[in-house]
Amino acid sequence: MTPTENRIYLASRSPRRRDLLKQIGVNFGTLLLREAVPRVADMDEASLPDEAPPDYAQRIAQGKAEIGRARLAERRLPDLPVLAADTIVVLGGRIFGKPENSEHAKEMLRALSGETHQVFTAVAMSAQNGMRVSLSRSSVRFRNISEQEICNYLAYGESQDKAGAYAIQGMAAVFIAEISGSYSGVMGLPLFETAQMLEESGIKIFHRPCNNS
Ligand SMILES: Cc1cn([C@H]2C[C@H](O)[C@@H](COP(=O)(O)OP(=O)(O)OP(=O)(O)O)O2)c(=O)[nH]c1=O
Repeated sequence: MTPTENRIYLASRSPRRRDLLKQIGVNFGTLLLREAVPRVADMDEASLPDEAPPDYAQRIAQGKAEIGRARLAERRLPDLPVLAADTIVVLGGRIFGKPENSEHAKEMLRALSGETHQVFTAVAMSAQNGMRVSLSRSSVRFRNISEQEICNYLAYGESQDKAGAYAIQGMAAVFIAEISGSYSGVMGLPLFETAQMLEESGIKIFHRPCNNS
């Protein structure tokens, strides 16, 4: 099997990543990994000693892509490239992963209130010809958020399963005063970097014929 088939696998449970990949017309199948990659569970847990947050995100994304590719053989699936990603929110050197519960989500949102944080999304692709990894960096400025607003926001259930306990694509948009970087990257899959990676591997993004003769 070669990448010229223009098909890949996305190793992800995230519906956002599936939607984003669909947005750019990629032909893909979804691969659900049975076990989670070891990861930072909450904002008090550090990454590996001396590991910078962007390195951490890249390591985890590569781990997901690698595990995904190993699953292909086990499941007798075609050996197509496997794409995976990892998103982390970083404030003052602290990594905010997904909240464990609503109290944890509250703590994260309180910390993000009135501050500018970074969002790193690493995207990795494991294929026959090796591993590629790319990093998207964004800065996101939150306006001040009151305790009442945090409480109201949590009632929407949007915090669950989101790094930093918020979703830019949801109600949290009203808290975001400014973003620089990549909207799709903050949402979980940076489409510019992803498209570049796919094209470098010979996977075409634009496959509709056009008449510019
Ligand atoms: C900051 C932010 C994160 N997120 C999501 C994207 C990711 O799904 C999630 C971060 O968790 P991840 O651990 O990166 O991914 P995941 O466990 O959801 O999915 P996968 O199976 O691919 O490992 O947070 C948003 O949807 N919107 C946002 O604004």
